[in-house]
Amino acid sequence: MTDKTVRKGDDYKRNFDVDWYLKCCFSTPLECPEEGDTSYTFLLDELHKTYSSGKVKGKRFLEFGSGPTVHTLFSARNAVEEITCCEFAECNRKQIEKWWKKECDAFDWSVVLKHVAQLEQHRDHERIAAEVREKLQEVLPCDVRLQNPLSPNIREPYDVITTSFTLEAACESIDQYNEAVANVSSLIRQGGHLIMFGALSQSFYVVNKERFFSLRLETGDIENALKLAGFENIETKVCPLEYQLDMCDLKGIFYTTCMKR
Ligand SMILES: C[S@@+](CC[C@H](N)C(=O)[O-])C[C@H]1O[C@@H](n2cnc3c(N)ncnc32)[C@H](O)[C@@H]1O
Repeated sequence: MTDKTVRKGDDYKRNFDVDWYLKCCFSTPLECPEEGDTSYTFLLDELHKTYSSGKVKGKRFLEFGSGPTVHTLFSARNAVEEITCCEFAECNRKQIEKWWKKECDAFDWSVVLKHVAQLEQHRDHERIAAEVREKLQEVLPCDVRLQNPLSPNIREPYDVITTSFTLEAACESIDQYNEAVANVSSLIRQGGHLIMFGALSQSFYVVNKERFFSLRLETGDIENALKLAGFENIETKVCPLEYQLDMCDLKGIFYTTCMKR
């Protein structure tokens, strides 16, 4: 299937098949039998629990490294007033803008929206999308390797940030990972919250025959980076998972919430 080239860094701007990724991860399992939906239902359920606890809320919300996705915004909209997305690759930012502007070839998020509507005990999944579109303010470029990852833009600190499957894709060593977590931390106000989730113990994943690098992380690496970056009340849940070896080699998904001191 894949050749041996391992994609990373600027390859996200050229070799990341956005349509394949969205269809595979966020449509029904039938459309992409290699994937299935276990990881995303776990994450959507955890996000719903976190925001309905009332402990994580604020005015300004940032989704960091959104890729072409908006699923983390659905439950967040109940807890925040203004939503910003930022993403490294322009092709991914364009996908989000398409969805925001309701363009006809935008990805259809209804499978995920229906799951969130069910969690909220109503049937109006369209209303969730409309509320997110209303609160979305801007889609910015970002690079987590920079001290100000939103550079050249400068923004007031955020109250809540989520980031998923991004830092392990962007960093090639634990030192770089620690720096990246500190860079994201610099965007959060004191007392604000970070919700971070991603792949455990994964060294690669495949997007339409292209093999992408992933930094092997264990929960200890993640929690250590968060402590070094000034977070406390760190709570981690793990969903053990194993996919086919030729698609990726992850051993589970972590879901971590924490507060900036
Ligand atoms: C596996 S995708 C995750 C996308 C999305 N957050 C999700 O959960 O589906 C990895 C993301 O990392 C982003 N990325 C790669 N290098 C980056 C960097 N230096 N700074 C910020 N993001 C980066 C890619 O553009 C891509 O959107």
